[in-house]
Amino acid sequence: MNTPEKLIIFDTTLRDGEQSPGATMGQADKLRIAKQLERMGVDVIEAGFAASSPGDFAAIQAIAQVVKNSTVCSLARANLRDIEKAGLAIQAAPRKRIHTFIATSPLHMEKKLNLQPGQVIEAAVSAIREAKKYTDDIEFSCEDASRSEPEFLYRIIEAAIREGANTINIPDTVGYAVPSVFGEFIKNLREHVYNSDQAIWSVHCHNDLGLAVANSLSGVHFGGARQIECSINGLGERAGNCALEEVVMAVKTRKDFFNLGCYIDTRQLVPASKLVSSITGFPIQPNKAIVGANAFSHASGIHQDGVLKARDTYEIMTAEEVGWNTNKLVLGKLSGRSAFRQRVRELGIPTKSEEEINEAFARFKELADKKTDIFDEDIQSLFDEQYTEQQNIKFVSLKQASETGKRPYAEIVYLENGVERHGQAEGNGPVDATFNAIESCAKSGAELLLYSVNALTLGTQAQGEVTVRLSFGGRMVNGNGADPDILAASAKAYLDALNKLNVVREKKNPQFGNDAAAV
Ligand SMILES: CC(=O)SCCNC(=O)CCNC(=O)[C@H](O)C(C)(C)COP(=O)(O)OP(=O)(O)OC[C@H]1O[C@@H](n2cnc3c(N)ncnc32)[C@H](O)[C@@H]1OP(=O)(O)O
Ligand SMILES: CC(C)C(=O)C(=O)O
Ligand SMILES: [Mg+2]
Repeated sequence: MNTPEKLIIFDTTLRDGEQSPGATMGQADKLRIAKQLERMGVDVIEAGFAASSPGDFAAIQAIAQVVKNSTVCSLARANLRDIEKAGLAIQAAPRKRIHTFIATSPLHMEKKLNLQPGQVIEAAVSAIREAKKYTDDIEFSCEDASRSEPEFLYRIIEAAIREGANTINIPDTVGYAVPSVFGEFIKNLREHVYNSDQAIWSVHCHNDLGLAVANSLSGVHFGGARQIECSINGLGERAGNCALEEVVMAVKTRKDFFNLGCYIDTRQLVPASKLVSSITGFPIQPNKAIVGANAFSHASGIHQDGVLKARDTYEIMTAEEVGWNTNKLVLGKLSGRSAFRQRVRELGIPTKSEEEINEAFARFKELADKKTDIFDEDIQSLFDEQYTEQQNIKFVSLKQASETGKRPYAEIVYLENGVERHGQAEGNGPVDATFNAIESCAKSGAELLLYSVNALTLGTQAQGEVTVRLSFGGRMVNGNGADPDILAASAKAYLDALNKLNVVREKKNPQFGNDAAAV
């Protein structure tokens, strides 16, 4: 294999990413992201569009003052005012680039710019000439290149390189390209532009058809581009840009195929993704490649068994190398014995025999059929000695009153070792009132750690299942209760947890007071 050629990673989270509706970022946010991009080893950071607003100008300036190892770049239209703003904004950066662009497709030139092709070439050339007053690192983009006439592209790119552009970017501005054609398109341009070897070729693909990463990789592999423009989490105008984490990991994981040098510290990918997500408020879909919560999670038994035997059976890269702590085996209705046994071991649950595991596994499958989230405490409770024992606290009835403007009120009746107990209380909400009513006579001293509701069936008459997690004296238990009435389900879950904690029986102990509340 030849020595790999370098692939330049040009990040545009702060420019095209910000064009994503709702993703506006302030100066401090941009600075934090820029520092993370630098830490990650991104080659070029497109920090913004200096002429777009005084705030963006200031943000680019601030980034140019602190970023030392990455090139700091500003976008500019092909006009003198934009170029001047860009040049001034990036001035302080040790490595600086101006990225100027103009549309080259017949549609954009005629309908949007209202310019003749010759005028578009003139605008590009004079913008590049002006940009050279600020830096030698000049990128020129032919906006909407994938819908432009190749013959016109040859002319404008040749003129741009002659004038001093040293990066030529071919954007698929509207995400119209398909991978095999796009790769050929770039190759064809490089073959026809007589001075093509005086510039680095770049691709900038949008994700309107979900093909941004594929098109970028095709542009690199088949077309010979050596710069990819991309953004964290694929943020960008409309459906977004090529996702940085995906192209970087594709090139790294399939080095055998791409044979390119890409010097990103991939352990910084997940932290960068989380940072951008928290700043923009755009959640990351769980099944998002590389940085989604499920990207290294295995839920099905056959896969879990494979991963436990050898991780590479179902993992082509490791969770650790992209910045996760580890991979995950998620227990649920599709899990098998291997994963269950492994979790039992991890939880340090002392088990006597394979038979015991098998019995608990059967109970686990029943539970998983009803419950989406299986907590570690659920697994623990499958092994509780009292699991199969007769419950000594049993729900009898609940009366509950809620009215706008009044505090909710609840009355509970339950059996404790066959003795009827009655409790009543108000609460901040109906569930709070229900739990207070139970505690008014149980006086368990337990702390409520979690309350969650699941619908077991569909529709408004759904059976609701409630999970309540209580802790007392260093022990933590989950109680479950199901009922079409969500408040009754809540009461049952609470009483189930009290059963497991065994604290009510200890109530006779003076520390819990007397049974005054019980009738
Ligand atoms: C494909 C891309 O992602 S391109 C980048 C897109 N990003 C942005 O537009 C974000 C920042 N933009 C802005 O803040 C504003 O649009 C500004 C400040 C740049 C311009 O604002 P305005 O002067 O009010 O113009 P407006 O946005 O309405 O229209 C754009 C103008 O730029 C012209 N223009 C568009 N692209 C270019 C270009 N590459 N070179 C020169 N002129 C251009 C248009 O023809 C139009 O000119 P006209 O008003 O004479 O018809
Ligand atoms: C400015 C250019 C590179 C752009 O964002 C696009 O064409 O999508
Ligand atoms: Mg774009």
